[in-house]
Amino acid sequence: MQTAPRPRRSVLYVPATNDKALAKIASLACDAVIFDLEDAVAPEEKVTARRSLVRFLSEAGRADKEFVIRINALAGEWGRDDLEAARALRPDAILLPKVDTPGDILEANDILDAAEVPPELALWAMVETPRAVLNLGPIAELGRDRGARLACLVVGTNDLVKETGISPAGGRQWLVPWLLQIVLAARAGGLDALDGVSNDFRDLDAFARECLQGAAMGFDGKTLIHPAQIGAANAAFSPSGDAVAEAERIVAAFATPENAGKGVIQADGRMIERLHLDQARKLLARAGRGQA
Ligand SMILES: CC(C)(COP(=O)(O)OP(=O)(O)OC[C@H]1O[C@@H](n2cnc3c(N)ncnc32)[C@H](O)[C@@H]1OP(=O)(O)O)[C@@H](O)C(=O)NCCC(=O)NCCSC(=O)C[C@H](O)C(=O)O
Ligand SMILES: [Mg+2]
Repeated sequence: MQTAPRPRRSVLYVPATNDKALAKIASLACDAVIFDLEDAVAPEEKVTARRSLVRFLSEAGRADKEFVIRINALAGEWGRDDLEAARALRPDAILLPKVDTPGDILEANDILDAAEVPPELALWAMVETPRAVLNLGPIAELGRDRGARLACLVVGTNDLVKETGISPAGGRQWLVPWLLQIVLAARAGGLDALDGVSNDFRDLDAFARECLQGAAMGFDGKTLIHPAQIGAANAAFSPSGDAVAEAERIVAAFATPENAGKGVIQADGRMIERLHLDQARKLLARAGRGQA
């Protein structure tokens, strides 16, 4: 039996410069934390932010969360030193910002390989530039199935809006085609996909709707900027009670002696194929029901 996939329903950005926010992490119910050295850190604070993060992560317990470090772009002034510091801290993943091409990911991949960093240290990639969206197919080819470290695509809606000039309002209708492309590419490459942030962290009703929209599009979870957003993300990206019950019915239906070995059966007037059995097992694994 396979182990259950690691949940990435709620993935919280924490600026590496914000000591109060760093201290709060241990008490939060998010699945993962992204320690940010990039957008949330002003240029004049980049070096002190890196030092603070090294200090914090050297002392902090890992608890039950996935730890990810977002470095600055390798092509810029701070990226190489960030990568060096980040790899020494042995996070679960390093998140690369402003990725344009597969080459941007391979560059980081090669540096880690050359330093003999174990392959368990994954790379995550921000999809937040027009070129990244256009290059999604080749980028998604860099997954672990193909010997590279890429494990997750993370949408950067703020930068996509900035770079394209589209409006983020109206239920994100202009973003939706690109969001779906990102999910599609992630699935093709066997990667996870995380939806972008919602800046309006006081409007939790709108946020809950956006989480449900992201879950309906097939994202594995949502990136967050504030602790108040964790609950809605965990709820939206967890399988519902109805979905779990339905999956259990499908598994039970295929397990009966009369259905053993059949490719297609019927239950309650609906056709069920073995592909639905696969889907049901995956959903139960995500729900922590031990099936995979
Ligand atoms: C947006 C914020 C600046 C608001 O912070 P603050 O004014 O402190 O909010 P509150 O007073 O409501 O905070 C209540 C308590 O919660 C703690 N807190 C706040 N935010 C976080 C956090 N992210 N992680 C952990 N803890 C947090 C406060 O310290 C308060 O604690 P206490 O007083 O002890 O109860 C702030 O939320 C913030 O900085 N958020 C993250 C911003 C960030 O990281 N931005 C970069 C990533 S978003 C992005 O750019 C994605 C992508 O690249 C794109 O292009 O879209
Ligand atoms: Mg960004």
